[in-house]
Amino acid sequence: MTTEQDEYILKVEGLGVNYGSFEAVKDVGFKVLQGEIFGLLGPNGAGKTSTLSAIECLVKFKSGSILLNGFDVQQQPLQAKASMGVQLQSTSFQAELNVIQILQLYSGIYGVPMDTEQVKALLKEISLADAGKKKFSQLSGGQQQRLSLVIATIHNPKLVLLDEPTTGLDPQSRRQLWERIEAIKARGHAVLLTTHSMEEAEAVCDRIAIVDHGRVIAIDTPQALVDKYRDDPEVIAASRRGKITLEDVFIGLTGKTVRA
Ligand SMILES: Nc1ncnc2c1ncn2[C@@H]1O[C@H](COP(=O)(O)OP(=O)(O)OP(=O)(O)O)[C@@H](O)[C@H]1O
Repeated sequence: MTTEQDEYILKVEGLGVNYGSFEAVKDVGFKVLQGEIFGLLGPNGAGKTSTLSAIECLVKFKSGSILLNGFDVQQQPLQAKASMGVQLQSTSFQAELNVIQILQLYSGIYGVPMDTEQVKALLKEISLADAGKKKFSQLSGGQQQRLSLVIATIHNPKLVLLDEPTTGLDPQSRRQLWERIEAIKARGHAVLLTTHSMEEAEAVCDRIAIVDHGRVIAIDTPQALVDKYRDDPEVIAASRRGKITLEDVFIGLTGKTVRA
């Protein structure tokens, strides 16, 4: 018998995050199901990164609850953290280490130590076989993203969190990263990512939540959102070539005003 708990890996309910008196996240709630790629979309400043930071136990939240793999992230942060893989930013990597050393360091930290042969095999798998002796800063953007993605999944986490994983990548690197994200899903992990790319949301996300001003304003599959809002006057007004797209729905729901 499956229970509701078996079906979702992450449940965020009524989340509120403040920075001083400023309410960055007011009421965010969604579930990420086992083996699902879930996207958080929203204009600049909507509260996506703050939501991810709360899940990652990086910021304390003011209200609501977050359950990850059955663990309350505030009450059981160690167990919750062990269940998640986070894509580190480039500044997180030790400047003096080369790629092989970085992989050995993180595999040790995550309790899955690898010898040099295993590291080399892994590098080959992510098309970095010739880059083992390079420093992180000497890798291209696409290579950096591939390496940080593989580090995020090194300990076989239930949920992988990716904050704008493909920003700044060329179309080839972006496609390759999409395939890698899909491969993570195929191995049974769930993925929660943020993106500003509607194309990315449609190409890889099973479901998305649109966040604005710290609240979830719509949640469903990309196609279901287009179908649901295609007759909305604001969405029709946002459409450019007669055909309603996910971006039209996004603009229709969040408005045309550019955020600071
Ligand atoms: N450490 C902080 N201190 C104060 N305010 C912050 C802090 N981090 C974020 N904010 C503010 O909280 C709001 C939400 O920011 P957040 O980074 O979560 O948004 P976002 O949806 O990820 O935006 P973007 O798409 O631009 O990355 C913004 O108004 C931002 O300026």
